[in-house]
Amino acid sequence: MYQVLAADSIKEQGLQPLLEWKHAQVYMGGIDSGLVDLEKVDALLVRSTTKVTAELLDSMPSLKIVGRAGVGVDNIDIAAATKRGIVVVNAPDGNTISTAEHTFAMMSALMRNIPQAHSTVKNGEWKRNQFIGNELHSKTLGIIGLGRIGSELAKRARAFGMSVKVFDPFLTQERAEVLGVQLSTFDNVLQEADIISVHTPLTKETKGLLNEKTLSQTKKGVYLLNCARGGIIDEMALAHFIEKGHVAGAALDVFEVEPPGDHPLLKFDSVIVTPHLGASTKEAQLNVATQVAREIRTFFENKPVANSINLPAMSKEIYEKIQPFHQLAKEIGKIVSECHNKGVNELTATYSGTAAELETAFLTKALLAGFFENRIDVKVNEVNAIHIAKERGIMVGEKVTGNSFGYANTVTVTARGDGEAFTVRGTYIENYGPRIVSLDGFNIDFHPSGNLLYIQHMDRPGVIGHVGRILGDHDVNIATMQVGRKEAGGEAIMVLSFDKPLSPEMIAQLESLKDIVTINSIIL
Ligand SMILES: NC(=O)c1ccc[n+]([C@@H]2O[C@H](COP(=O)([O-])OP(=O)(O)OC[C@H]3O[C@@H](n4cnc5c(N)ncnc54)[C@H](O)[C@@H]3O)[C@@H](O)[C@H]2O)c1
Ligand SMILES: O=C(O)[C@H](O)COP(=O)(O)O
Repeated sequence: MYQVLAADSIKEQGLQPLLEWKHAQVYMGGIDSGLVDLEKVDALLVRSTTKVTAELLDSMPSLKIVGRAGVGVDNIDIAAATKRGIVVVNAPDGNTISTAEHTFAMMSALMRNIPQAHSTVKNGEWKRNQFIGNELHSKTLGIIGLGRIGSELAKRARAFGMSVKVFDPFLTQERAEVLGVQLSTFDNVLQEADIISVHTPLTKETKGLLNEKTLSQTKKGVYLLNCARGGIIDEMALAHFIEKGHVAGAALDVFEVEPPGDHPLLKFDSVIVTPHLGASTKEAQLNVATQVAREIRTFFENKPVANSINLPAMSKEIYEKIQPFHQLAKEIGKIVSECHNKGVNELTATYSGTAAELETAFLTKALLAGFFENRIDVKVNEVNAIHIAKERGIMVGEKVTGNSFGYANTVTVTARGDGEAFTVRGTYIENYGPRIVSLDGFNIDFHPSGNLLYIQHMDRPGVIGHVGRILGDHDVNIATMQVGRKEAGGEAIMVLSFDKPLSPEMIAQLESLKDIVTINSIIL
């Protein structure tokens, strides 16, 4: 039973996919609520309030997935989650419309002094001349960041007769034309816009994007909007530019620190604010909770998640194609690790045929997960595999070749270290399954599953018989057996499979046989 903690105020109705699932137990309450032992929590759901720090992650050793019921993941330490192999998913488009509508409402309210006028009427005043506003029509709206929310805002602004200038380094001219906006430089947006609205994520690049220097490039009398993330507009610089009358007003839904407390920006009449309400509609909250609950269930059902921040996103169709190779790569990784039980400082994966047409980076991560499984204590998966390899000084290489050795596809893994190399090659045969077709240069053919024994021995008469006799004496049934050799009388190998693993005593007895070089047990 998966233990799921839904912290922050997540809409219960949206959690239906988890609440109705017999394998999940959902607790709704804060991190400190004591409802559930944090050490046992498998999935954590948050909005922007809970700060998912490295320390919090460390206090949750069973945690496998963090779901953000919303867009921004700047409250989650993604690097720390990735290092721990914890998948992070979000609900990227469930609150787009609500946030675009809120931004538009803030813009209208700012231009017509609605909150200020509202307060005076409530106080018994009637100051019609004090609140002369500005039309939106014919004004230039500058949008910085034309993603989901920026695009929806642009559509609404155009419907109100505004012209829209946009800066987004990742936007194509084609998309700009479809949306009827002018793709501009950052400087041009600053210089030409009557109103500027930021809609980027908060990153190293966007923190303080509007600062003392860039604000000085804006038109005198400009209005600013931030319904994205506190910090994209430098708050102290904004206060300074309002103070000196350069910025006419600002509408803010977000702050660097929330709640902002006794903030200098709050003392200006021309600054209107809301307490991070962009996504706070019934519709958006139902959407994001449902999206993230579905993702968490999908993840626990071992199916591909669509909106992971630290895993490649994959459609169901692609997943179905890649899944058999994913399993094969993981098994090869384990076989390499067990058969070549030595120090490794380089792992190279080579793909051919239909395997080479897939997302090979994902397969390489799976092979690393298999390779590390029995080597280190940390749980390694596709999320943290590359990080762990780097940390352990293992160079990971990936190649594609046209040589499929007569198969429709191959996945070949070579481990190198201390002047030695060990190679395992496998293939996936449609309607038949995965096969290992080469092991340390020996041609062989076995199904990589169950309890296997890899025996290297000298190719002498009687060796196979002696092995069979010891196993027989212990009443062990050999399920399958494959042998391979390069030349008569030289080195040879045997791969045997059993219904249950052999005991260490049995393995020791086999190792003591004459002409046995090494024995490795592999459990797949
Ligand atoms: N106030 C709220 O309640 C609320 C609700 C939802 C989202 N948000 C925030 O709104 C922001 C946008 O969300 P979205 O769903 O539109 O995201 P998105 O990823 O769809 O769009 C972000 C856009 O910013 C662009 N961008 C990135 N770096 C840039 C840069 N340096 N300069 C210019 N453009 C840049 C990207 O190319 C992308 O087009 C996020 O910060 C999100 O957290 C706030
Ligand atoms: O990034 C987001 O999705 C918004 O900022 C919404 O945050 P919230 O879930 O805390 O309202």
